[in-house]
Amino acid sequence: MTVPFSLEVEGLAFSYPDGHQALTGVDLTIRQGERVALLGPNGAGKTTLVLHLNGILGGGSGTVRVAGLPVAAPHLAEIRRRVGVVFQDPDDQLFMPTVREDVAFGPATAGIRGAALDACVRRALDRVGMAAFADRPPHHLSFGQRRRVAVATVLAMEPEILVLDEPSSNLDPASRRELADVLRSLDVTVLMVTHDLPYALELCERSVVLSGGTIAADGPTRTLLGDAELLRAHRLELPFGFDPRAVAARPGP
Ligand SMILES: Nc1ncnc2c1ncn2[C@@H]1O[C@H](COP(=O)(O)OP(=O)(O)OP(=O)(O)O)[C@@H](O)[C@H]1O
Repeated sequence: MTVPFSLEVEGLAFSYPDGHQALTGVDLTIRQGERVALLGPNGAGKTTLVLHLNGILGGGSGTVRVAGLPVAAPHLAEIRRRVGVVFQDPDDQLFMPTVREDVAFGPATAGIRGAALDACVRRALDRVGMAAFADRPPHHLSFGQRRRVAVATVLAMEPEILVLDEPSSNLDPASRRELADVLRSLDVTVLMVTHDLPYALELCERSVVLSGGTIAADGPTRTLLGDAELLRAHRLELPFGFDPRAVAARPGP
């Protein structure tokens, strides 16, 4: 059976109002349940692409579809429910007095009430291992805990696709691993923007390299990260001591 697409991007080109062309014809499809890393140097267009997935940016040429639905004016409310974006800074997403209220905010706005809302919040917090923190103020939590709660606020909306911007940044090694375990356990399509190549290798079977506003490579993460020439050409660097040939020989996540 063919797995349906979560995301279809076709010929997407976009220039900012100052004339800078940030995307120059991007074609990308992601199937339901895939975990894909979006890699690329600073200024490659990664954020610009992500902002097209839920219609924050638009007006260029080409098309974007989420679960078959065009990302366009009549569908934007539905699209924003289906595309959950976890920003790099959890404090951009947490603003209520308690963790519970932050996680409840999205579903409550979508009209879920009472026992159904409680169950939805509990499920989302359980999925990120933060149920015990439901009554705590988010600003009393550690950075890593706040990031997990930010993921829960998005999961509470039952998204079709979870988009994470630099999920491993500012996490200590244990929090980094715990978040990886959470992401691995989710039954949802994941697109992860990251400069952390070992994290991409650990979590994503497939990676896409965006460079100069266009897709420069798309394939198994271990193959791409094992290609020293590709890494050099697009300013991607593995940490010191990471052997690209050993990377290429590793089994997938
Ligand atoms: N509002 C804007 N107006 C004009 N140009 C912009 C704007 N936002 C981004 N750009 C430019 O578009 C290009 C792509 O930027 P984008 O933020 O999408 O890159 P990125 O791959 O996410 O980079 P980084 O890894 O540094 O976050 C860059 O050259 C950037 O300077």
